[in-house]
Amino acid sequence: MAVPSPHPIKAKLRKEARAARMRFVSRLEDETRHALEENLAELLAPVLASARIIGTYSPIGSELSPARAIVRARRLGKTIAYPAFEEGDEMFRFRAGEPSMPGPHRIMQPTTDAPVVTPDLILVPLVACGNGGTRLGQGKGHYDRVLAAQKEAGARLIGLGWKVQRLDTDIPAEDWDVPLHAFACPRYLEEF
Ligand SMILES: Nc1nc2c(c(=O)[nH]1)N(C=O)[C@@H](CNc1ccc(C(=O)N[C@@H](CCC(=O)O)C(=O)O)cc1)CN2
Ligand SMILES: Nc1ncnc2c1ncn2[C@@H]1O[C@H](COP(=O)(O)OP(=O)(O)OP(=O)(O)O)[C@@H](O)[C@H]1O
Repeated sequence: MAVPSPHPIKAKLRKEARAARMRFVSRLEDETRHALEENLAELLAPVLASARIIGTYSPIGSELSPARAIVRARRLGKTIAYPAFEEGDEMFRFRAGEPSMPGPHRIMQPTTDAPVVTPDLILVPLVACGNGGTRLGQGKGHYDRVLAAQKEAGARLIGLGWKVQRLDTDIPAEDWDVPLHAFACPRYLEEF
């Protein structure tokens, strides 16, 4: 099978969006960053309260952290799951538990014996979100490979990012791109 070449517009947008996110976060005092993540937790509280199994992520670099929102959800007894890769895998599965072990890209994930679950709500990391909920990710297609089936199974997909990551443009969507139901940043939740 032919390997598709990277989409040139997406590649450019990804580079710019990563730089903008980095610039924004590098100017944030730790205290402000934590206050914004606490705002996000408050904003997401009703959404998480009505879910049963929540797919989330262990943040890296300048990504917005859902950790404060997740602490609250755990207190409510929700099942919390993270993307987990097995050795050499291009496709992750959501496994319930604490992210206690480093996976590829040194992202923390549950151990490979943790139960595989089907979340009814997924908090999705992103590099940028465009009009209509088109998501730009890390460019490896990891979430693309998983989200279609999860959406089909009934999951609500909420992309998380700082406000600068919400681009007021149409990001070109390819066949495998799965539109998000909503985008949330510390200040608002936008439904598509
Ligand atoms: N927190 C988090 N977990 C995630 C993802 C993600 O985007 N964020 N993924 C999304 O698919 C999957 C892992 N796939 C990844 C694929 C590529 C890179 C990557 O290229 N990372 C850059 C650093 C980018 C940054 O700091 O934001 C690198 O290694 O140089 C990271 C994760 C599943 N878990
Ligand atoms: N369902 C799929 N099955 C196999 N390969 C896929 C699938 N979806 C995407 N890919 C591959 O992943 C590559 C990257 O896709 P894309 O640029 O849309 O990634 P992304 O959405 O930015 O990244 P990610 O999902 O990792 O956060 C594509 O070139 C494609 O080859």
